[in-house]
Amino acid sequence: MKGTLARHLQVQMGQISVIPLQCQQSSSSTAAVSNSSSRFQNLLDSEGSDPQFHSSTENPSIGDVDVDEKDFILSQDFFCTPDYITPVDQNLLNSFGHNKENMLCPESPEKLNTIKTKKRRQDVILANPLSPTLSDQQQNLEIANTSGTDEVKIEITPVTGTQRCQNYVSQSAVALRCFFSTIVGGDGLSRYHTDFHEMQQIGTGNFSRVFKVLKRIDGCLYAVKHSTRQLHQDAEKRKALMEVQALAALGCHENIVGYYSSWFENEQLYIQMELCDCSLSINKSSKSFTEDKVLEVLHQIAKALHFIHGCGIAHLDVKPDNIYVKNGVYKLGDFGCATLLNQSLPIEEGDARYMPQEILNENYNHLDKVDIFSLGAAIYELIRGSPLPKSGSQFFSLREGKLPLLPGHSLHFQNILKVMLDPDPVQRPSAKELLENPIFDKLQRNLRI
Ligand SMILES: Nc1ncnc2c1ncn2[C@@H]1O[C@H](COP(=O)(O)OP(=O)(O)OP(=O)(O)O)[C@@H](O)[C@H]1O
Ligand SMILES: [Mg+2]
Repeated sequence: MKGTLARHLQVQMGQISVIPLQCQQSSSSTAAVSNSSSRFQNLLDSEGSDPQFHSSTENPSIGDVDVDEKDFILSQDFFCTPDYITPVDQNLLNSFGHNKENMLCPESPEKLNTIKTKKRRQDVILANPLSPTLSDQQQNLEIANTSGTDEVKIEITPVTGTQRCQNYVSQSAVALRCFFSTIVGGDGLSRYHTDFHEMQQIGTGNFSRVFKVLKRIDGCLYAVKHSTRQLHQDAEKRKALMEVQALAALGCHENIVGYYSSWFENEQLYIQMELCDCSLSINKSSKSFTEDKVLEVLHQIAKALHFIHGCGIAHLDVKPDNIYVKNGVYKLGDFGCATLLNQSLPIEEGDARYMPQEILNENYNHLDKVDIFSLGAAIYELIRGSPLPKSGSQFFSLREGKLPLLPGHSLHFQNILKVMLDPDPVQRPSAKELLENPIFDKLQRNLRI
């Protein structure tokens, strides 16, 4: 077994490129050059040199390290090398002027498990109580390895309060069972399949598929998105990397989907993210949202935009599909079109249904206001409960600022939508101005109660 394990680890480490913490920190800070736009550009340019995005090679000879098997597996420190945890210096765009005090950086779930995992053990295998994904109603994962196969059977059962307190220890068991099941029978050579157990597909986009996964080593649930196409050209890879680099640069914000890690595998980009419950996608059978509900969405996504714009970044694909919900909190996701506000990076606009006229005319002078228009269009779609048109007279009327009356909704609310959808970007409010609108006072009061 030891030989197998060592070989397996050698392969695995070869894929993830273990770089000592210090080394990675210094490379992050090297990337942190003074000029904000060149900082982002540097990140793009450094694709070939950034250890986070390396898929192999410059790896110390891991196979030579003589480590006791058990300690090896239980040692979170070893597995959760900087490659595995949220980047050490996520806030690469600090000089973009965003307010550090607003950041709610959660601690890495892996690190939190370390000590207790070593202290106790129990037979029932439960998921991590400190998982970023576990809520009050959430699940335990009972994992049984069917002998003779490498299949891991996962049953989801409700959690009681007492059970949740006892969950800690079992993580090593989750990790061990899942880990060995991969070594013993699985293909085991892909980082995705080695590190994660794929549970179900939870979304598809134009270019990607998204899966709910269990990370074997920490027993936490995550979402992993990967491109459906192989990205052969450097230019394609670079474009795909814009998404992860924007996420990494932004760091943590309650209303932005959390980012953990990313890597290339089989020329596809994999992105490990915080798992959310669902998106606000509107289809023909959707129910329209109440005004109170959309005001919550509007307020929370305006907070996300205020933060993003403060970092000098535009999202450019704000729409219900890209707004996720987790435990009642709305989060902006899918940074595939993110770019810099100062136009120093290529601009690829998002879904045309939510784009203002100026973008269709290739005028990119007010990219922050593009996001405001898209948010207005998204909110309008949620309130009317049916998909926005892709073309035709309704499509053009919306871009001319002609918003149909919304019976049953307050004039105050309709006026906000109207100004967000103003054809002149300068007339649209900034995210900050939106947040200061008295319409949100009621929400704030409810929050205080
Ligand atoms: N972190 C997540 N948690 C839960 N569901 C997610 C998560 N990320 C993505 N999804 C689901 O997967 C869908 C597709 O993801 P995403 O929008 O990122 O893919 P895409 O290929 O970039 O999409 P697009 O078609 O907008 O370009 C989302 O609409 C959402 O339903
Ligand atoms: Mg999307």
